[in-house]
Amino acid sequence: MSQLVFVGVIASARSLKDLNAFTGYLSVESGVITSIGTKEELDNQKNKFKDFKFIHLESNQFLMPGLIDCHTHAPQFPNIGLGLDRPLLEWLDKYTFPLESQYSNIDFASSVYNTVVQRLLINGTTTACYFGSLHKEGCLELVKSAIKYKQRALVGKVSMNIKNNIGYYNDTQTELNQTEEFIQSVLEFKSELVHPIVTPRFAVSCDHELMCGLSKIAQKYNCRIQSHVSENTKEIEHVLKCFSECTTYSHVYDQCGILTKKCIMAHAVYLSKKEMELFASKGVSVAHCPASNTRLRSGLCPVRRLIDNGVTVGLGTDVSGGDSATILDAMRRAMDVSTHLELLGNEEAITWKEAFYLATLGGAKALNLDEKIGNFAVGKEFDALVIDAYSKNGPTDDYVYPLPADDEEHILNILQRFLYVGDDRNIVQVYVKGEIVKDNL
Ligand SMILES: O=c1[nH]c(=O)c2nc[nH]c2[nH]1
Ligand SMILES: [Zn+2]
Repeated sequence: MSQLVFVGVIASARSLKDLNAFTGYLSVESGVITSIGTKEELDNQKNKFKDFKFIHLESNQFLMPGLIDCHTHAPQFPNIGLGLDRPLLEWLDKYTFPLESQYSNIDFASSVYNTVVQRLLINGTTTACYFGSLHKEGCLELVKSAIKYKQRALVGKVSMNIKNNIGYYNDTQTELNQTEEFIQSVLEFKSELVHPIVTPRFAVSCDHELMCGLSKIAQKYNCRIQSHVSENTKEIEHVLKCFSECTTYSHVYDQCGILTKKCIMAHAVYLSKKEMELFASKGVSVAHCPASNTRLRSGLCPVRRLIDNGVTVGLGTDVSGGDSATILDAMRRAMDVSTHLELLGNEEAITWKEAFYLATLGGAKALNLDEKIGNFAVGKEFDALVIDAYSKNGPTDDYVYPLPADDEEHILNILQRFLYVGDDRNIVQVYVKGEIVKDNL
């Protein structure tokens, strides 16, 4: 595999409050970051890199870690933009379950999933945590697509055993067997990038026995587990009626052993302080999905409060409750929702630098992948984007670029331009583990 040295502006989060952006260099060998430093440090050891390919970034370009989507539904992409005038439970019955039930057709699954994975990579999503459908074989097509196009991915076969109008569910034992078979089949691929994740849809679709069984399977295979929690008030009411022994939604999952440090819960809009503390103490992460929370009129997730209570948070696009497949949009929507909460006097808005963190290192932590990815550090795998803040035909190419004051201000300018108004046209190269998966440079 090639040996690369990038020279130019490099931006990566050290923590929520610490965005490290500087002009310097970063070297990659066999997909792993081997050194990072200033231009002077590079000049002093030029000989060391004589066999490397140099990529000199232009003044409006910068290198950043790949974007991480902690929650999206791959089979729902054909429905993107449809039915968003309905609340969650109605939308699921009328739009989502009928579409997902079609993924028993392997050819359909394969063609949609190939498109989904490529679309996400073009938009800079180097890692995605996917919900599939109920179908084991269909979900294996998603695994194959991620492997084929070299995306880092967690793929879940959705589990449901509660009856619905269209018969989109299985009996408990079938679900448990198929989940285990799915995990074994994914492990047989021996992919370094793609792993299975146990996926009880949510407590409206799964009973206690199924959730306990799935949690045991996750433990047996040391797998991550994902679901939805407290997205919508009607959903919460329904869950608490079905599980009358529980005082909170989180308790429903906790009594099945689902809440562990390998658990990612989408939404968490209405968690009480006690539930947030429970999540923090158990190491449960939240995939914050502002687009679908707004589109389905579910609520305003208090992301600052989650963070302040010690919960690890990443971002999710949640297609097709969410209407956009890009994490750039999720960053903006997260800032918007948080700003609205600030305007209502509820919490301090997150900043664009914090949104950058949530989309990269925060996401990596949420998925328990931060030892490998999320930011630039020696020894981490190189999942990265080359951004051109003023790319030709991009959203800002017709604006007169103000003369940069100094290097520091210039760096902040190009980062902000991309975060606030950039799109896929600004993402000129995408790397996953050092391999190029998009190249418009
Ligand atoms: O936004 C959502 N999308 C879904 O597919 C889903 N299933 C349960 N809860 C859900 N929420
Ligand atoms: Zn979802």
